[in-house]
Order: sequence, then C-alpha cells, then structure tokens
Amino acid sequence: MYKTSDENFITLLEHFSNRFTAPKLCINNTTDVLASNLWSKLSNSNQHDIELVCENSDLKFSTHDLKHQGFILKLYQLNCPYAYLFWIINYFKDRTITLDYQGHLSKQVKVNRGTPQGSCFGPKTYIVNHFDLPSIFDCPSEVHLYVDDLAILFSPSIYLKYAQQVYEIETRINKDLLKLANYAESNHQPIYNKKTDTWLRDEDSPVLVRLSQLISALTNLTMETAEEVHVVNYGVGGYYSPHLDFYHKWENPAYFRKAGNRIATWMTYMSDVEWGGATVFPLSGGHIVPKKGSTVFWYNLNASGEADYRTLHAACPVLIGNKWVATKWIHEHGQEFRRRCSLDPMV
Ligand SMILES: O=C(O)CCC(=O)C(=O)O
Ligand SMILES: [Fe+2]
Repeated sequence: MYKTSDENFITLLEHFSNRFTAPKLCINNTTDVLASNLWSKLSNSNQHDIELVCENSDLKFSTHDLKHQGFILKLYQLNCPYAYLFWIINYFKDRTITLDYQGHLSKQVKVNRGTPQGSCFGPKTYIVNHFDLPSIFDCPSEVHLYVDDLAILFSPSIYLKYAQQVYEIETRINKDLLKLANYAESNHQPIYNKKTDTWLRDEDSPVLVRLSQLISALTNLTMETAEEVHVVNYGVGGYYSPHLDFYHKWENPAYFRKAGNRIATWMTYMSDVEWGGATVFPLSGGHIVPKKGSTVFWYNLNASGEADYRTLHAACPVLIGNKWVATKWIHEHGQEFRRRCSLDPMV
C-alpha cells in the first residue's frame, strides 16, 4: 500500500520542477466534422474544461477525473507537509490547455481536473487519491483498483439457497455502492453511477452506415426514420433504472409528427461484463447477460401501434468491469409496408 512519505514527494518535485508550461493536447485521427464540433463547443462556451476532450473516455476513475480541489483536500487529510502541499497547489493553479487541430490553436481552456497527459504525476496522484478506497466497503470479498477502473467482488460463494438471499445480496450491494458514491462525493470525484453516453451519426464513419444496413436487413425495417446510434458506457456501480423506451403522444406531439414513436429497440453489447450489468425485463421475467457482439432486439409497440408495457426494462449495476452498449431506436414512420398493422390492440 502506498504511503505518502516525504521521499515520494521529493521525487515528484524533481520530476516536475521543469514543467510549469501549459500542456498542449493534439487531436489526431479526428474527422473534420468532429473537430469542428469540438471547436465550436469550445469557442462558444467558457464552461468547458478538459472533460470535453475526454467525453468518450471510460477512464472515469483515472486522474482525468481527478478534481484538483479534491486532491488537495486529500493530501491535507493525509498530513502532507505544507511545503509540498503549497507546491502542488501552485502547480495546479491557473493551469490551462490549448487544443491544436491541424495547426489551429483554440483559445486557452481552464483545467481544474486531471494531470498532464504522459506525466508521471498522473499515476502517483491516482494512487494517493484512491489508496484508501478499498477500506470503505464492508461486504465485498475483494476490491481491485486499476488506473482506469474499480472492481468490487462480492463473495464468490453465494449460492441462492432461499429467496430471501436475493434480497440480502441486493441490500449488501446497494449499501456498498452508496458508500462508493459518498466516498466519491467527499473526494470531489464524479461517480458515474448512471451512465455516460454519446450519439454517433452515420456520417461519422462507414462502419455506422454498414451497421444501419445490417439492422435494416435483419429486421426488415427502414432506418430512414431511426435515431442516431446511442453509445452508452457504465462503470462500476453504473445502472439504468426501469424505464420504457417509447414515449406517449401527450409528452411531445412534435416528436411524433416527425417520425412516429419508437417502434423497436436494437441494442448491441460492445463488451463483456465480468459481473453485473444484465439487462432485465421485470414484467416479462427475462434477463440478458451482456456478451460482446451479441444483440437484443424487441418491439416496443404492438402491431396496432399500442404501447407494450411488458417491455419495461432496466440495466443492473455493473459490479466488476465496464459495460458498453450501442442502441438504435427504430421509429414507426416508413414501416407501414414492412411491419403490417393489426386492429387488435393486443397483437
Ligand atoms: O444498458 C442496458 O442494458 C439497457 C439500456 C437501455 O435500456 C437504454 O439505453 O434505453
Ligand atoms: Fe431502454
């Protein structure tokens, strides 16, 4: 286990004594569209910080998300000598970042989290910041910490002998995840116990065009009115509460005029999840364990266009690993000759 001895900080000081200039981040392999989006977001707002650059990153527990304020507090709690503390406060103070896209420099963006890319300050701050994390959990048999993730392993010898046990396990898991959230809060660390997401348009990559073609071929539904691909990432503790994918007309009539309701959901798991993260359908009693490359497809509406409430579903918390899904919501308009209507509301 890491100890914050003077020696470690002296090493840190040596490494960083020459590094007071603002780091420059180059975006490579970025399409013009993405870069100009990024560019306009940056120039239209002074709210954005380094988070914007890392918006698709899953390194939620890494030092990218290390808030400087929280880190300083932690060092203080660890009785870090004042001389080093002040040096580090100074090091983070007024740090800015400039994006370089093909020689075009953005204006400077204030950085209040993360450590410069490639610096050895990163791993060290990570260790200092998280070294006491495993101790907060009561229940798990093991907690593993990685630079980019955390794994909470619950007792491997749980056999479901009686129904009550399910409730007990759930209570234990929830208790520990709550502690994790509180820990994150007091360390000024964001914990993404919901999900992080982004949307990908067909224009972004030929792969997405092929995906749309594949979905259309397999479902016999048109993708003309479908939504962009919704990519979602869940870290440890990440979940999605029970919900329905379709909308009700009274919620947003304009939405319905455009393409109709979400007739069907196509969801591809882009990763395996070591433990947890299943998609559950509580009303129909089914659950799907994520498996990289596999897909779930279901109709949200009956053939009459009526909402099918049996499609209520949720994503269980991830306990070990990381979960990635890509979802395509397919709409009603254009399916008239592809999925025949029925007058029977139950069909
Ligand atoms: O991640 C999952 O398993 C479910 C995701 C989902 O239901 C949604 O994004 O609407
Ligand atoms: Fe959903």
